[in-house]
Amino acid sequence: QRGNIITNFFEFLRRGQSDLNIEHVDDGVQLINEYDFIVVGAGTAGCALAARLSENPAWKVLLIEAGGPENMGMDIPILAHFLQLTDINWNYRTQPSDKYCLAMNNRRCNWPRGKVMGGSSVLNYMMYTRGNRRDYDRWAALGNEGWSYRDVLPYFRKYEGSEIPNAEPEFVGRRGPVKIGHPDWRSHISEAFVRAAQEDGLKYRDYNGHIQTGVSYLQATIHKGMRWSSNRAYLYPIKGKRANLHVKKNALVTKVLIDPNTKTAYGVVLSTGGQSYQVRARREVILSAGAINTPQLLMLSGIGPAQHLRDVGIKPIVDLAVGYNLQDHIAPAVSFTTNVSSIRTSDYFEATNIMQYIDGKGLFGLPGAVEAIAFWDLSQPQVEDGWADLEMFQLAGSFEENPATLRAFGIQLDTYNTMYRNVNSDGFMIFPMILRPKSRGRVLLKSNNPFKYPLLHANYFAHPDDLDISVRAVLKTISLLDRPGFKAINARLLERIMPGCAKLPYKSRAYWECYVRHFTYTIYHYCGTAKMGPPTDPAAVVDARLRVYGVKRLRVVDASIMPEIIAGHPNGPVFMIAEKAADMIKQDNNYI
Ligand SMILES: Cc1cc2nc3c(=O)[nH]c(=O)nc-3n(C[C@H](O)[C@H](O)[C@H](O)COP(=O)(O)OP(=O)(O)OC[C@H]3O[C@@H](n4cnc5c(N)ncnc54)[C@H](O)[C@@H]3O)c2cc1C
Repeated sequence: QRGNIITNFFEFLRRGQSDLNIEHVDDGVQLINEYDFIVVGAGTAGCALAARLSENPAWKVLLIEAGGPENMGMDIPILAHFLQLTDINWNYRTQPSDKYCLAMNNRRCNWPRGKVMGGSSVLNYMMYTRGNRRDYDRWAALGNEGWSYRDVLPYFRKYEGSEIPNAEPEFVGRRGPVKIGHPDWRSHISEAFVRAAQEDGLKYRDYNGHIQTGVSYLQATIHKGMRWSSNRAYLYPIKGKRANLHVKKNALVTKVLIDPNTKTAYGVVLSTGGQSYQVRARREVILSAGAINTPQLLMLSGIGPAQHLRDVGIKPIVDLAVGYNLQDHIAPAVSFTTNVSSIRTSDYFEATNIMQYIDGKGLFGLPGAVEAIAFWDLSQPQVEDGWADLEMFQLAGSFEENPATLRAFGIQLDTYNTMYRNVNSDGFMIFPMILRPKSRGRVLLKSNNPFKYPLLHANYFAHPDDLDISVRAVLKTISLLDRPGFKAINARLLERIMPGCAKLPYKSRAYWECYVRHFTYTIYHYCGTAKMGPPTDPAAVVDARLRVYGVKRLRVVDASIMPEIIAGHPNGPVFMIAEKAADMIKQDNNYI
């Protein structure tokens, strides 16, 4: 036993060192003046795209990332919340509002984003979902040829390296670079949650198969207890092996170079180590900087709403609805107590847990304590194959036991203390996530200075249906307490009165409306800000081949292109977008 522990420990160290070596392969990269393709942003989409494009040895590809290398600490799934407190987070915040995030400091929602090799796939909670097949059929119905579920399914299967045992064979991908598995640690709470959801009428199923509505233990982008980021999935296997791929870290792209006469993109300006450089692209510039930075960069480069650009001193080149159509998922989390064990702060320091992790097993492999997930179609609960409008995911612990959440969400201290502290019982949480919101926000430039953060207007609840379904989602969550599965663990609502809602009758509809306006937790799925749509759509920024309207040799490939948010977590769908884009770019450049 002792021999095993020592061997595992050394193997763990060896792996860490080998990963570090891989990360530093590109440290001394000497940029050349011109590449075939420049990909801006090494996030979920950017790493996948750069890897696929550099498959053609004749193309020189440059991948530029504002952040630095990924490291071992970021691979530990249970620590997901803590990563937001480090410098791999861009640390965005929405503009103050009197309609949402009322329990957060200055009434602003924290909007974390990954600033590191792997982007937000390094900061995320690794929950793996494809969404509903109707999401993609809807994209196609909006006029985007080639984006129906039938069309995109091969791309999901291409990147998936799924290890989910009961995955539906006709849908799942087994041989792709992105590993997907179930965490191997489970609490009794998750068993109770899965059982209660089944007693409520859901089937236990692979929610990434033909039918989405159902309940399951979490599928996650992890392997042997380790985060499987886009960097690890796509770049680690080729690092140092492809002379035609250059990766430049710690470099901020400040502008896309566009010839104003021919309206052709021909390179980028990047800032690194206090210096500014121009790099040219012979074939294309591709923006994969994510749903906040991509619209910012487009606008800084003269592509966006003309009047807004003039207002901040930028000469417009093409007038497009960049920054509109911003969408996100929110979940007003609900807290419960139970008589079975949940995750405690002390577990993070427990020697057994540490030793198990070194062996690729145990509690530390649980992504941010999320264990199980369920999809409901509240509008037609009797239909087995629904288009989910509510997802619940269950956490094996409470915010009291995970103090990082106070800062990660930016919760006001008195509210945190009132709602979460001194519970004196094991606790767990359920996040009821609103899957198909109708409200739309906007990203605007604050100034023409690329180092200044853009203004983010989330506009949650701008559409009244979103408030309505949020309240119904909370009530549905609480209603599960009546199920025998939850009764068996003595699950009870943690009865605390939200400061700011105390004047309203407790648990009335008005109270819950007030509650969701206070605990407007983002689930970090910002998207839609460079909308894909047909030429007839005035809100469209890119066409169905992801080319920016009115500018040659410029594409957007990331979460910004989603015309409508998908009914799930978007990391997987962004991989799909990148895989499909890579094929389209290869076709358009005569490389099949
Ligand atoms: C905290 C958090 C938790 C999440 N949890 C989940 C989850 O559990 N499951 C799930 O499916 N999804 C989750 N998501 C969402 C998911 O990770 C994102 O939707 C996805 O990673 C977006 O991919 P992207 O390629 O569009 O952008 P990103 O992955 O954010 O990549 C953009 C990259 O571009 C870089 N960049 C930006 N601007 C510039 C510039 N000017 N110059 C150079 N580089 C630049 C950034 O640093 C970043 O690396 C989460 C996101 C966050 C932030």
